[in-house]
Amino acid sequence: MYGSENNREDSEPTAFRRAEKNYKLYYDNNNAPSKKKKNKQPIPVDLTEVLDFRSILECHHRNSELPNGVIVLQDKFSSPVFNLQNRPGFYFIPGALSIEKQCDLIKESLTDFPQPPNRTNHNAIYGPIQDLFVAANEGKVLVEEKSLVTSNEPNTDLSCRDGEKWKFTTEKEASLRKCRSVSGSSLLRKLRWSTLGLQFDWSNRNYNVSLQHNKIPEALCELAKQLAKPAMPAGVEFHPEAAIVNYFASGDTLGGHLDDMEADWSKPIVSLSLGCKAIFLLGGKSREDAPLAMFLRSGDVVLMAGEARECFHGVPRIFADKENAEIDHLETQLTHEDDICFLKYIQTSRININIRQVF
Ligand SMILES: O=C(O)CCC(=O)C(=O)O
Ligand SMILES: [Fe+2]
Repeated sequence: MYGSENNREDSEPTAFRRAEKNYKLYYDNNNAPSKKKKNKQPIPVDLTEVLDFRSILECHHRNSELPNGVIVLQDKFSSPVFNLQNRPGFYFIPGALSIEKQCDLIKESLTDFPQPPNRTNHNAIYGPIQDLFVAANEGKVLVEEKSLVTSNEPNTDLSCRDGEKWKFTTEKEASLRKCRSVSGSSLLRKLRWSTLGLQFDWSNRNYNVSLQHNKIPEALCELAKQLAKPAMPAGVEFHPEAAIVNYFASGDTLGGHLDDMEADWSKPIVSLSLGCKAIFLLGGKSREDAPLAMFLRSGDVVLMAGEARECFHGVPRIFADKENAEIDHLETQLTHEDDICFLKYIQTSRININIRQVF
């Protein structure tokens, strides 16, 4: 999973790599007087070849002809489900998640899902971090705890007490201590993934069943079971055992990869999109196969099962600008003062939750 193309791209980029480069965000700051980011302009990209399932859904509702190679799966689900003729096992359900569900999942992805024992990309450096989102919004700073000597506990190595070496504290407190520190807001910006259920071990590229974990939350489990139905044989239930939550900021990409660490590839990966619009590339079984590009918007759901599990895929682009993010419905919904922090985050971010049956 998430393998890169090593050094091959320098000599002979594959068709998949060429497409990634084609859609990736590049800035043109030749004309800018200063090299500051706000003066940089994104280089425009030709999006005419990008498959747009929102307009395909409109075609379907109008009873107009669908684009070549796109099939609608009849009567399998409450909303229309589309397949691609030349990619068996790939399912696209545009706007499958209600606005309320999208907001709930965005909130959970930022608060509950990254909580220990679930792990995040920050674990390797800082160990388990509690309440990252709250701390970031309160302007807290993460400090190395062994330097946090309080007047009550002189010379106590607190890091030994509970196995956590880093703790959030106020900016003022942090500035009084000569210790390593990092702001919560910077950690939130750099949050790239969290893992739910059975924990994926990125260094060994496998699930580590001996790592402490909680079951996938009931509501997410039920949702995944419902959404998986179009890709499941009648009467067979999908068993969600693990999920990866990906967090994308502007300019972030997910390189072409296969998800091949699950035992039974006939079972789908259920993949939910939240927040800013993205481009998804669906390749073939070889990186040399030219991938198909499609938009993923907040609320869209993709299923990959069977042969589609053998297809390279990735996300070369997210659109974090107001014009192209297409999150007006979230802006209308997240207006309560308690929701502003979530809105601020999602206005420039995308979250993907992908749910898997491991065994
Ligand atoms: O972000 C996406 O839509 C795809 C995520 C993905 O492919 C993965 O996590 O394996
Ligand atoms: Fe994937």
